[in-house]
Amino acid sequence: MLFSAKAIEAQSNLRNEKLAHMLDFLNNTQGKVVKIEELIFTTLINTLSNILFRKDFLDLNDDKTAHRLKFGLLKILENSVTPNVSDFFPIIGGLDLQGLRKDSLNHLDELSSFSEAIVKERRAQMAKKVVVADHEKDFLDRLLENKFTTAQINILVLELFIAGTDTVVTTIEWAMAELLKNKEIRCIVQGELTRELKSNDVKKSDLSKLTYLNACIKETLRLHPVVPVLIPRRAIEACEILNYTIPQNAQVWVNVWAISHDPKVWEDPNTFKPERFIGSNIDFTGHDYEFIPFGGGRRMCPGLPSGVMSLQTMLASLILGYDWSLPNGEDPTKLDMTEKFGVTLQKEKPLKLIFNRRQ
Ligand code: HEM
Repeated sequence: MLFSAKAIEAQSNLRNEKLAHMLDFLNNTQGKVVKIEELIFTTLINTLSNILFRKDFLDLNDDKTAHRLKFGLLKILENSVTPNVSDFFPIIGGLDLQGLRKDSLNHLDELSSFSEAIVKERRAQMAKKVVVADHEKDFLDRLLENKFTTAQINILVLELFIAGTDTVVTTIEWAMAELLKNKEIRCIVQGELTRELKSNDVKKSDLSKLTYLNACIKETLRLHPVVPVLIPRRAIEACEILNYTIPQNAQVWVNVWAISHDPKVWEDPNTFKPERFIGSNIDFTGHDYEFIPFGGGRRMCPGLPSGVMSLQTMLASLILGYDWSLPNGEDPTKLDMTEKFGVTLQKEKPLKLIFNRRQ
């Protein structure tokens, strides 16, 4: 219901509406410094919160709340992968010696405060048998009809917010940083967008025509794979791979970052070269194992179509509509591209830009 082609189609008006809010906000902040991660994060959270609850959770003018929510989501994610002594000594499992559970529950409480009142109100409406037309029902209506508890709804929203925001935000930040650093490549994308799009309004039907933009997105996901190591797998039986024996029950970690920087597979692997994807059939759908930024197999990212559409529409609108510059006249060719490794591959120094509308 959230990820099917039909659902993505049905969500397109909502996406366009939230994108338009973001562009309006940028038009009113001309000349001011904008922190990209907060701009994109707020837009994505509001897109998701409208799909789920028909309501904006954040305000583009309130960067403090956006920052708090983003920080809370990241902390929960980090806590979930921090080695926990209780996993090695189950007998002390109840003690939460590192305080990881307590910290995560505090952040979850804060996140739940955004949705709790809506869930309560909607339950009350259902109890009063208020009729909502089928086509107006949102995801929450469906969850309540299927008897989901409030705790289950909170966890589901949390998972979607964690998986569906930071991944897209970080990829857009890396793509913009690369395009800022590589002016010629940015000019080629601008040329393609000007040629292929009839107006500044980016339509879903235009997206497949944007060959060079799509190559830039792939190259960003190759050079800066936002999930550098996939969700760990367990070998359900012993097997041999390339003369290595993987014992039964071994945990298997797939290092996407190393695969997509492998000089045996990628020529000049550390350079941003979208051309390598032009005329190539390599795609990120999980079948080309040298390029798996969305993972592969049964646990592959279910949000791929939605994530890719957000990357395409947001980047196209920002590239076509605005000239970008760094604060204090900094030289874009010297932009710091240091990567910060964690569960996601962040840009160590967040990207801040000044936007000026292109004529
Ligand atoms: C640039 C965008 C994105 C990238 C690069 C990305 C990447 C990934 C990766 C690598 C995984 C792990 C797959 C594996 O281990 O095989 C994953 C899992 C997941 N992603 Fe995404 N993702 C993106 C956007 C999204 C969006 C927009 C959503 C939802 C709205 C989403 C929802 C999920 C969920 C729910 C999982 C967990 C699936 C499971 O546990 O089985 N992702 N993603």
